[in-house]
Amino acid sequence: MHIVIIGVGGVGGYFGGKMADSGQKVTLVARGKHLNAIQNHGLKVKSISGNFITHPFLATDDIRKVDKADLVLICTKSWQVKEVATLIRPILKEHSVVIPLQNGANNAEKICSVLDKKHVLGGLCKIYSKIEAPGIISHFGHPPEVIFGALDMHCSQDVVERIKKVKEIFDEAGFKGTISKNITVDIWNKFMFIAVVSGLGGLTRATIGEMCKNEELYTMMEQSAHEIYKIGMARVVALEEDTVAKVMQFIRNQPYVSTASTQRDLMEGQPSELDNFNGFIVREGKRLNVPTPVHAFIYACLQPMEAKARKK
Ligand SMILES: NC(=O)C1=CN([C@@H]2O[C@H](COP(=O)(O)OP(=O)(O)OC[C@H]3O[C@@H](n4cnc5c(N)ncnc54)[C@H](OP(=O)(O)O)[C@@H]3O)[C@@H](O)[C@H]2O)C=CC1
Ligand SMILES: CC(C)(CO)C(=O)C(=O)O
Repeated sequence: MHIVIIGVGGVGGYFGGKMADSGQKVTLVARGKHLNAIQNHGLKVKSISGNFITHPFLATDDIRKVDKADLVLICTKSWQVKEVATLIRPILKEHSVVIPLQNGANNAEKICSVLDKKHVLGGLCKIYSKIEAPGIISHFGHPPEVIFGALDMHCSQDVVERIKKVKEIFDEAGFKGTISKNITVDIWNKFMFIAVVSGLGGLTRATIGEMCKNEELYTMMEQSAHEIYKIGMARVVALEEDTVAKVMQFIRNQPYVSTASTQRDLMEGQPSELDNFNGFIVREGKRLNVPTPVHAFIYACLQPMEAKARKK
């Protein structure tokens, strides 16, 4: 089994590192100083569930040096997914499986626009992690979990077997791998949470707890969740009727001081996933004729900052 991780950041570094550490043949596709550090000293993972250093089968920035893959995890940011999907085409075999782990509602769709959809599963992950320094990944919160599954609920037995095999690999690596009964719904549930807190958090500079405490901001979050719900329904995602209530409860239960990674990127003047979160909802609203005034306001307010971050 050859596993290829594209993007060795907080997400790819943790999950790829764990699989390499469990003895799997893992190739890490990274770049710059981070790649040099991994090549010279291995990948160091500092984790609340145990530190380790792992030496992958290969660490490279050159896809031409990568053996054909059985499993590819795409762990870049969501705006890089389409480009990466094109990049990995030469390393796919007949039965290779590709799983995107980004936040966002349409990552698998982007991959399917470039690759044969027979390869593509839906996926998401739960973890708090980041690159602490070149070659060093820090996992600082949440029991790590990858949730994944077939995009087509009536998939073939072959695909079911491949999904089971992937779960075995995740289990052996020592993190939770959950096979989803409806991965599109799971992706939209997480998307609703992350898109509600990220943009507004970036705009207000307030933590999730502070936004929940402020009545006006809480109402805005709730309205923005309803907008996402309506877009999801217009796209025929089988969201449950009480999705907004459940997501708002989940938001209220987050630690007071927490912020999402996209909010932190916005606040630090780094390129962020704004366009894939609020921007996506605004564009889908126009396409599907669903009003999205809250997302449109947040998106417009943050666009100048995002443009500056991307010019750097
Ligand atoms: N971190 C977290 O706690 C969580 C993050 N997520 C989601 O997961 C996704 C990834 O986040 P995260 O891991 O934090 O992001 P990071 O920025 O930490 O990692 C992404 C990495 O991918 C690299 N990369 C991008 N394109 C390529 C390429 N073509 N070849 C090689 N390397 C490449 C980037 O390198 P470079 O810097 O050079 O561009 C960067 O090191 C996001 O969608 C995020 O929202 C989901 C759950 C939790
Ligand atoms: C909130 C969190 C950490 C949950 O996994 C996340 O997805 C993010 O910050 O991007």
